[in-house]
Amino acid sequence: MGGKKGAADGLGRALIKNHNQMVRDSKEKGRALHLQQRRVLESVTDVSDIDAVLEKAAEADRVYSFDNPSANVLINIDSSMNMDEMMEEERGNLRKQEEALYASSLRIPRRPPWNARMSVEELDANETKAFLEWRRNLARLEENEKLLLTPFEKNLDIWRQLWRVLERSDLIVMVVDARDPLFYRCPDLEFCTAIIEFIANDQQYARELDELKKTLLLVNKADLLPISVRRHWAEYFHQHDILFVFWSAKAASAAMEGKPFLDQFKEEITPEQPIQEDLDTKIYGREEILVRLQSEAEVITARKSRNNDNRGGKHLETSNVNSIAKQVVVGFVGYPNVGKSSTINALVGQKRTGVTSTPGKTKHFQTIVISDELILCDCPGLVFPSFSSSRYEMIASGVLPIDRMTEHREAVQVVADRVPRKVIENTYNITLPRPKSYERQSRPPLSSELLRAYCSSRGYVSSSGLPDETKAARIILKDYVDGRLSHYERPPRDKDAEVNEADDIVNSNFSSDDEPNACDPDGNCTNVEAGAQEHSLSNLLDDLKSFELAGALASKNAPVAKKKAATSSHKRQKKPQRKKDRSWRVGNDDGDGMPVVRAFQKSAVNWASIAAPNR
Ligand SMILES: Nc1nc2c(ncn2[C@@H]2O[C@H](COP(=O)(O)OP(=O)(O)OP(=O)(O)O)[C@@H](O)[C@H]2O)c(=O)[nH]1
Repeated sequence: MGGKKGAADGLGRALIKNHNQMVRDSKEKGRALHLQQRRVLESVTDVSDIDAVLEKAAEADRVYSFDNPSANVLINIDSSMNMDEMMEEERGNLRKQEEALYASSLRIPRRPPWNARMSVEELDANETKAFLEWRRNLARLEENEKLLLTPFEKNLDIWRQLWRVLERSDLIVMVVDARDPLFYRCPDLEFCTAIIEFIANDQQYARELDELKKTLLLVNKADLLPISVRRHWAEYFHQHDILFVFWSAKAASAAMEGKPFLDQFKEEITPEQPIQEDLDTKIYGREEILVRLQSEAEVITARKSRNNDNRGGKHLETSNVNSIAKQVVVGFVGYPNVGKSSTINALVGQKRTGVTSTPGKTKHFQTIVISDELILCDCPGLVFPSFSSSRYEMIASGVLPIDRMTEHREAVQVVADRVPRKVIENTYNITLPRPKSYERQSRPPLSSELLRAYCSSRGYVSSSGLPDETKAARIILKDYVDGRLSHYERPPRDKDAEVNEADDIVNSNFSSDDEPNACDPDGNCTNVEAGAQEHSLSNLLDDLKSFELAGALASKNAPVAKKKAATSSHKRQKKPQRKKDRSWRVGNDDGDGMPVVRAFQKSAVNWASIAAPNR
């Protein structure tokens, strides 16, 4: 009897002990999770940020102290010396070759295998190790002097948010800015059956997670694109087997509030009453997009349940949650500032997530229940690693914060290169200095010209008494990001074919010409640029007139050159001096021909010295 009682006591004690241990473990796990969640999530994209470098280097040392003593390779070593010495064109070609070679290395970090039985510490250590390995691989690419790797997200916690959203989602919606969809696209996250330029299908992360997942490209801010350009993009997406839909979170929000919404081309967007038959170019309304998202996601879950038996453990763990809940999950991912939160707010019908033009506002992913069948998941914006753009392009594209930039002239040059001269002048009511007579007349304005013209028109002066270019640069860049300064890209095929599509820009704010600064907002070449070719010879002669060589060359084209000089106002001031010289030379040319011989002798020297700068 006593023995039985003792055994029962022992069992009871063991059960209580086990229970207490479980409580302690779960408390600890909870504390660790709580601490992890309390960490302020801040995007780190810049390796020149010394704190980030030191922090990450220290982290690397901690993790790699045993198996990798050279973990400090994470620091970006700028070894571009040799490249600088190369010719620009040669450098560009080399870079393209290298980019093609290493394109498949531009992967987003993979979450290492995990299961629910792992402790928080084990999970954290595995993820940190895998992440640092990924960063080391990218650091190796950065060391390649022929490659230019743009700033990318270096905060593991932000990537963790993406991993969670990807794992939960049946359908992944990649939100891109309609003005340059390819810039904001991450092929590694796409699921498509056609050949993607960079990454073989089986290497795509979306596929690795679950081959039944799908990615939909949500081309947001479509209100900033004319319909003709939407059509070209639609063709491009079809050709590349990319699932897409045009959307405008702004138009959808306005429609919900019952306000009329005019796009940039003064056409009213009425998404709920489709007047356009063409579903490819149509900007979807809120209801339509919700139905589309739900149906796409339902197809995926139906396929998943059919394939349930064949799936591996990893898939079961993530997808079971959804099938039990009988809800489909749609995850929104993309670069910062492309309009993910605006889209979610428009779909939810109320402000659920913060919206601002400053990138990186969304810090943690959010889950929003739309209905019993549909859940949306908003991921923080992520800067994916890429070769294709410069830091300045990323600032101008709104991906890196404008307020933190230091090289404002370089970033503004991106704007000046892309927005037609006339559009800049009309938007700001300023006059930009014309190119000098010896310069290419269709060249874009220099950022210094734009900034100074802007500062002088607004009276922006810094404390040093110089034009406040920093202030002007911020305003111009914000206008560019917000769409006040109109611009958009065309699909690559269009550029290659150099198609002249003047009809595409009839209603647009600006030119569609491949040389953006060559035409006015109506698509007509401006006086200066239209006459660029016509004037080129006279401009060249105008330069040459400063030299004695001009006499000989001008004699051939004298009537044309004289006429142009007479009609061109900026040449009039110099006319008396030149006229005097020219009359002397022409007179001699008409005489015994001696000056021709003299000029010919001198030209051998002078031509070489003056032609070089124009090349
Ligand atoms: N013209 C236009 N602007 C839009 C549209 N959608 C969003 N925007 C603007 O784009 C900017 C960024 O929008 P957000 O919704 O905060 O972008 P996000 O992708 O959530 O940004 P992060 O929080 O950094 O990830 C804001 O200034 C929006 O007003 C649109 O459809 N049309």
